[in-house]
Amino acid sequence: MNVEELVDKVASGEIKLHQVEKYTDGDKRLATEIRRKALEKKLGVSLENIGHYSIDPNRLIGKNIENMIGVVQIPMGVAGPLKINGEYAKGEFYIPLATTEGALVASVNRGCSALTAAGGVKTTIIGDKMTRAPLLKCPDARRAREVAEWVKANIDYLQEKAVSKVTSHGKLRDVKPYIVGNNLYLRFEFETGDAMGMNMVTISSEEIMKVIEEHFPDVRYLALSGNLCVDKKPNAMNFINGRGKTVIAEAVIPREIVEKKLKTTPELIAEVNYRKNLVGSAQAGSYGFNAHFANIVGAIFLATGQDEAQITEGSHGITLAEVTPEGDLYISVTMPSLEIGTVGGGTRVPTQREALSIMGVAGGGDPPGTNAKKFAEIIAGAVLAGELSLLAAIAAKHLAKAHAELGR
Ligand SMILES: CC(C)(COP(=O)([O-])OP(=O)([O-])OC[C@H]1O[C@@H](n2cnc3c(N)ncnc32)[C@H](O)[C@@H]1OP(=O)([O-])[O-])[C@@H](O)C(=O)NCCC(=O)NCCSC(=O)C[C@@](C)(O)CC(=O)[O-]
Ligand SMILES: NC(=O)C1=CN([C@@H]2O[C@H](COP(=O)(O)OP(=O)(O)OC[C@H]3O[C@@H](n4cnc5c(N)ncnc54)[C@H](OP(=O)(O)O)[C@@H]3O)[C@@H](O)[C@H]2O)C=CC1
Repeated sequence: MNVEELVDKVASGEIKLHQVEKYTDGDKRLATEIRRKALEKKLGVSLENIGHYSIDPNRLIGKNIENMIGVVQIPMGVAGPLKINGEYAKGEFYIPLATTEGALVASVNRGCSALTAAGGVKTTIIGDKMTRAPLLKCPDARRAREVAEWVKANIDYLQEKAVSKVTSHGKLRDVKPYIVGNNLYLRFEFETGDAMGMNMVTISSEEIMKVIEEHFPDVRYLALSGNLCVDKKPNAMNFINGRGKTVIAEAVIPREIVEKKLKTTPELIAEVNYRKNLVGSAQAGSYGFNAHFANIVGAIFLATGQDEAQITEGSHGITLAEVTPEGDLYISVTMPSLEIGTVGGGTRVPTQREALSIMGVAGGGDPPGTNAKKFAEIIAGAVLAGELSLLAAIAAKHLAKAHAELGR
């Protein structure tokens, strides 16, 4: 069958969108073209721009995407340099940001400029785990408690008998059980090296379920995710207990820099932060006691191939600002759930991998896990830059003007 005939058959529905590869000898680039042309024909629209790309569908379909028709292009800017005095990220970094929100890159760039002039950002990782919480249906709550106690006492056994069979980098470290009636939720905590880890922990958890069902035949494993993981939903669990990397970035900015670069004062920034990010967010019942973590997390996630749905939890966290006894500004961001990786998932797409290479974090670290931690520190530093600049703009009443000038 020639290409025109294939396009016609896909447009008419005789061949389904996901069946096209069967007719192209496995050529996924050609299948992508055929699907797009069929859609253009059926809908009477032009998808010309979606059809321009350099990445190879043959490397993506089957790993990263199905029914591929092309690529969406999001402009990418860069902010920096940002000086980071971390435990993994040490030195000056440029941060790639993919966004269509005018003024965002300028804002992060201004924050980077002020923070670097002030000597840089100090970053500290206080937690590192990826979680999966399968749901088991037990005869009653007492049995659920027995199973939970057995699991807690057998972490090493489960690592050896189940987890090590399916991953070399994934390590089961702990479990937090939750019981509701006869339902048992086992929130497993894993180390996942440089991977964000969701495939790794999901595949591992299924193996663990097999072992538990063998030991407890009266207990039925019902769902691999019982929603206490918690993945891709706003929630108090991750806010309190952390998921992915839990990171803090902080800095002291001399008064002169606040006045010159940010056009305001430490007092006004601290007051706006208190009344807006803390009191305002409390009144709103928000998990984001911050101005716009999601802006920076989202733009970095899109640039670097992270799972965009996890921007949800990346938006959780607290910004603090206070005036030091010397009259300077102390500012920090605490990010409980930064679910990121430098291997696996979308990080292998060539454009996203190049974006990771801008920060020197593409691929696995030596030892494994160090690249992902370095990346987490850089993200937290960039988020601090964004918070600082936006808070300053709001304090100086420059927000509307900035967006009128750069965003319309
Ligand atoms: C726009 C600025 C930065 C101007 O700020 P400015 O101080 O008037 O700019 P400036 O010309 O004096 O330059 C100061 C620094 O800003 C940077 N800068 C300045 N212009 C550019 C540019 N074109 N491209 C790149 N960088 C730029 C640059 O770093 C420069 O320093 P230098 O490096 O030259 O020493 C400032 O007004 C600002 O940061 N505004 C805040 C904008 C912002 O943060 N927007 C985020 C989106 S808001 C939103 O989505 C969330 C929200 C608001 O709804 C959440 C909430 O409820 O709070
Ligand atoms: N399955 C699910 O329920 C969900 C899946 N996802 C998706 O999961 C994907 C991410 O899963 P994730 O597990 O991170 O990625 P992958 O499934 O790609 O797993 C990472 C792979 O990299 C290997 N690896 C090589 N070097 C390293 C290193 N230094 N550190 C860690 N691993 C290394 C691992 O080997 P080895 O395992 O042998 O150690 C493993 O095969 C994303 O596409 C995301 O969208 C998101 C949410 C839910």
